Amino acid sequence: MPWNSRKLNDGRTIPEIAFGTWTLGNGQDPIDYVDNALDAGFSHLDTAQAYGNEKEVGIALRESGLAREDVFITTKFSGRDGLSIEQSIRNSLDNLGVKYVDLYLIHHPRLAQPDIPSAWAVMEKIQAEGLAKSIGVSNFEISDLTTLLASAKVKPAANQILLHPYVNVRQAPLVAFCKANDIVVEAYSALTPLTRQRGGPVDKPVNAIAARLDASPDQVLLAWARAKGAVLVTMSSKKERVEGYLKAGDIELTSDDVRDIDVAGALGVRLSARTVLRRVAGLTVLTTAAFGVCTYLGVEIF
Ligand SMILES: NC(=O)C1=CN([C@@H]2O[C@H](COP(=O)(O)OP(=O)(O)OC[C@H]3O[C@@H](n4cnc5c(N)ncnc54)[C@H](O)[C@@H]3O)[C@@H](O)[C@H]2O)C=CC1
Ligand SMILES: O=CCc1c[nH]c2ccccc12
Repeated sequence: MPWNSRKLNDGRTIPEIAFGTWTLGNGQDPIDYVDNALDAGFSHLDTAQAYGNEKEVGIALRESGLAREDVFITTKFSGRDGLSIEQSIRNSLDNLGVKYVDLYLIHHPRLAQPDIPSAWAVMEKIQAEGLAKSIGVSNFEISDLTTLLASAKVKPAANQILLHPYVNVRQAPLVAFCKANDIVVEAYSALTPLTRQRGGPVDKPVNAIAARLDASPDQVLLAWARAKGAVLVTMSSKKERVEGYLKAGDIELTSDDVRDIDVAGALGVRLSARTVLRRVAGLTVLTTAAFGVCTYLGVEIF
């Protein structure tokens, strides 16, 4: 089963795998790796105002010789340079050298100013004017989506979120909410067990499945995120890896494979210092309250 397209709630389609362009300035020229990706067969590019590379993405697109309608382009409003959402999309279109983008996202809920309903109304106007064929959000939680949906005329077509085995437990309710509301989930950083969280419990099942299927661990992790119902946003500056990502569309995991990765992912959950502090504080408040109640009732604890 190769990578296909998914239907969006506005009737359009989105290719199931995107080539991302956020590189934290690793010194390589984005034109080169976007060229590589388009050459290899990617037909979906993901950029953002914040990535500062829309011009290079546009150059690579023109260099590829591909027709505009054959490449799905996503960019995002990242609240840069004090520009409004409307000014930002026009700026992005200029940078990219295109008349429209296929998907325009609000990069983060805190960028939805002055509030989510007003920002979303501007997104709806942008879509009505044809500057973006589809509109969506990124990094929105259930509460943000609930606020948005309460006044939206157009539902977000997609929510681009962090999704990998170590955040699966935390993100599962959001993924289910998006599914129930017909919002496509786009997963970024699905390869985290191979990059930022190497050496964790997910390695064991991923390596075993990779060996059984004669695949690479990155291909197995992409297949895992796909099994969760997500469109993938990944990247590499290495041509062989880029080609491997595209071949991962042929990998089918069994439900046992997915479960084994889920279980290992749950074991490797990392709590942020803030969460640990919150939990300790919560426990302290609870214990103090319990002691207080017991003292008030005259119950002996020890
Ligand atoms: N909306 C948002 O807030 C965000 C969106 N994104 C989008 O998602 C894209 C992908 O994000 P990433 O975190 O880079 O995704 P990712 O988790 O797919 O990682 C890609 C990285 O994994 C490395 N890799 C692949 N196979 C490997 C292996 N076997 N061993 C070691 N390393 C391996 C690649 O070289 C590449 O640097 C970004 O370029 C951007 O477009 C990323 C972060 C946030
Ligand atoms: O998209 C990846 C991470 C990132 C870089 N700049 C911003 C701005 C707002 C949200 C996320 C990001």
